[in-house]
Amino acid sequence: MSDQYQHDGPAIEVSRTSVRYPDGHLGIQDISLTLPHACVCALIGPNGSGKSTLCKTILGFTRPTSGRVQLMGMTVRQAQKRNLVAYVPQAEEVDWQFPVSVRDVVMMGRQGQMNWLRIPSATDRRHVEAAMTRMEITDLAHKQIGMLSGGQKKRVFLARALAQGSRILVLDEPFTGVDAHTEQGIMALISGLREEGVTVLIVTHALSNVPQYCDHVAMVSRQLIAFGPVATTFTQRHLAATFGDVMADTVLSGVEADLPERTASWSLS
Ligand SMILES: Nc1ncnc2c1ncn2[C@@H]1O[C@H](COP(=O)(O)OP(=O)(O)OP(=O)(O)O)[C@@H](O)[C@H]1O
Repeated sequence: MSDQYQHDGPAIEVSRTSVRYPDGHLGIQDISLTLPHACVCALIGPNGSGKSTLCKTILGFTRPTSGRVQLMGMTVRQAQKRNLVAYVPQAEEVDWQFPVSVRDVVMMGRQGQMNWLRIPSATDRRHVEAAMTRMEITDLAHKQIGMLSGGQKKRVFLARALAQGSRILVLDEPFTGVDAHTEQGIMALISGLREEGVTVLIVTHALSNVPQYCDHVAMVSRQLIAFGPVATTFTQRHLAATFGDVMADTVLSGVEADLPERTASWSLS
């Protein structure tokens, strides 16, 4: 971990946060949730339910209209300055024609830690090589990013986030367009990061495997429908309240892990 900042409180604290876009659209409404350190939380909800808006607010790309976000006890801006938060965007958000190599993209993860001349140090290079090795993309290092497959692109942006060495990682739909091998690899990576103390927030539409690799889940539909440990929150009742009965049954029939009793979430809001 590049930043040794220690903080005993929550990793992510969203308090009564709403976002209304300039055109009047409501992105999210009055959302509160608290994620501890070393936690993996899925953020799920239907299309247009506010998942990306919530992530972008946590990342500081979108300002809340009301409420407050704190990352490791700091404002989002302070946390960004200390490189505490990294982001892996959806593929559509990236300009793949931009003429940069895979290694250049991974090196971008180190920018916040470079000196003002932006010349990579030996430490920066070491982090970049380690991240590329971990994501198995070393042999692609010189390729232009636009020439990669969907799964390879995903690995490059995961490597960029790893090189950053942040304590909080936000992944927007990491499983879209990847094959089963890469999907398993990403799940293993997420588990490894949790063991290293990283808090991971994952927007995903791949609902059935949420219990496999997440310990928490947040369900949104503009407002927070349910939030808490997967064991007590990923239930028919909450899934139905978020996606409807039919979808909830479909999801649960696809879940191979044993589900506990369908009990209420401890922090249903
Ligand atoms: N820049 C914007 N300007 C205006 N409205 C926006 C903007 N971005 C998102 N919205 C609106 O905010 C609401 C939430 O959108 P958001 O993208 O956060 O949903 P989402 O859950 O991430 O959707 P999806 O699963 O389709 O990616 C939607 O009604 C959307 O139309």
